[in-house]
Parts: sequence; C-alpha cells; structure tokens
Amino acid sequence: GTKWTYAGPEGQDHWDENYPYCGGAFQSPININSELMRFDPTLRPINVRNYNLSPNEQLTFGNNGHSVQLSLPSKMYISGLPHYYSAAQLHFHWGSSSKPMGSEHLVNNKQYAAEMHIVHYNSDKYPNISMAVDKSDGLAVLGVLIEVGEFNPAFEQFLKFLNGIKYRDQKVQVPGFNIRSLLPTQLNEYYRYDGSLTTPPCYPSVLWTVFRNPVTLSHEQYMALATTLFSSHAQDSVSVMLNSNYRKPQPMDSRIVLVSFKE
Ligand SMILES: NS(=O)(=O)c1c(F)c(F)c(S(=O)(=O)CCO)c(N[C@H]2CCCc3ccccc32)c1F
Ligand SMILES: [Zn+2]
Repeated sequence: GTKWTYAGPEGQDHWDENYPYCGGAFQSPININSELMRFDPTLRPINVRNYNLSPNEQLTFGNNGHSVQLSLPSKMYISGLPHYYSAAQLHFHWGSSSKPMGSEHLVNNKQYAAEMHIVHYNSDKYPNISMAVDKSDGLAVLGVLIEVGEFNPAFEQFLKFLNGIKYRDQKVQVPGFNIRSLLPTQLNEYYRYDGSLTTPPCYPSVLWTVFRNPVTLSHEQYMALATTLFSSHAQDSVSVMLNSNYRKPQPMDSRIVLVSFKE
C-alpha cells in the first residue's frame, strides 16, 4: 500500500485518507478507563503453547520501517479464547529518548514507556494471517505494557541484535528462545476488548488482550530501542529516526472493557 508515518503529512491524522477503516469504529488503541471496565468471571487464563523455542530454531528479526518485528512459527499458539490462534509475529511500540512514553494502550490515562504486541491469527478458521487479517474474528493480539526498571535478560536475547537492523528492510536471524519469558508472570489478569490493527489498514479484526501487569526494561535497554533504529533505508540520502511509533487512543464508541480480575 501507500506509505504512512506516525507524524507529518502522512501521519496518523491522515491515515483515513488512504485507509478508510482508520476513520471507522472499533479502533485501537484505547485508554483503558476504570469507569468502562466490567469484571467477567468467564474470562479464562491465557494458555500459551509451544512458546519455548529451541536455540536451533532461527527467527527472522527485522526492521520494517514502522517497528521491529520478530517472525514467529505458527506451531506457537494460544488457547483459552473462543478459537485457537497461531502466532505470526511480535513487534514493539515505543517513545523517544527525550520522552520515554510510547505505549499504545493507556491505563487510566497512564502511558507506559513501550508496548509489545504478539500477533496471532484464528487458525481454526483461516490458513494464514493474510486470509485472517481483515476478518472480524481473524486476529488475537497479546499486549504487554513495558516500563523502565530492572534489566530484562529475556528481551536482551534479541535487543542485542538491534545494531544489525538499524535501517528499513534489514533483517537478521536470531536463535529461538522461550517467548513465554517476555510475558508477565500472571497470564490470568488482563483487559479484553474488541478492536483493530493500530496501523493502516486498521482493520477492526482484533480481539485484544492487554495484560494487567507490565514487564520492565532497563533504561539502557529502552534507550537502545528508542535511539538505534531508522525508518529510512541505509542508502537513503536523508535518515529518519524510528521512534514514537505509537497511535493515539481512539474513541471507545459503544465499547466496554472486560477484565479477568477483581479489584
Ligand atoms: N499494533 S498491531 O495492530 O498489532 C500491528 C502493528 F502495529 C504493526 F506495525 C504491524 S507490521 O509490523 O506488520 C507493519 C504494518 O502492518 C502489524 N502487522 C500485522 C497486521 C498487518 C498484516 C500482518 C501480516 C503478517 C504479520 C503481521 C501482520 C500489526 F498487527
Ligand atoms: Zn502493535
């Protein structure tokens, strides 16, 4: 499709000019506000399966100009949702070196430093993510809020490769590791709502699960993510930094947020 950015003339306020769904209903992210929460006792813990990848398995880690993404094998899946959902990729949203606030979802107006998304597609109904991406029951994304604090050895297993993918369309192979180690401890405490892709084409096809508990990155790890990458190609005459790649909170419309925990 045509190129889009997070700021400037092709920025998020203009996305709907080329991508009509971006101006539609049921958009993501949102500000997860206490007034709109409802405890739902039927919400089961998220079960992650085959997330413990062998180091013999190579994963493609790349800069796609909008984020850094780690491709994931479809044998990884989640259960405990209405369907089985197979993993496709994980990627991040972050702020900048001067503004360490770049999460997409807010909780009671609090924006976190960054956010990780693990994108899955409904493998009960669709053969791959391309067939699922624009279907209302097509995708399930796990959101993990990230704050600056303790050093995170799990994230280091791919952050150490960032210098190899500084520029758009650069890719490296990284050894598999336990993707479960990137998630918070409690997979039974989360926010749940119906929403969309947070990038164009903004299809309203995502069942969102945002875990209640954030994970941490050290200041150095956060700064590596926020200051290493470019959205421009290596050979481009003008270099454009890749940071603040988060969409602003979207209208709730008639939606409420279900929560799997009390208090
Ligand atoms: N926040 S978000 O909505 O989860 C989200 C992103 F923010 C994001 F940047 C990406 S992207 O990195 O692919 C760059 C722009 O599409 C995706 N890709 C998904 C949806 C698009 C098609 C596709 C195909 C294969 C694998 C993943 C995906 C995305 F889902
Ligand atoms: Zn995302």
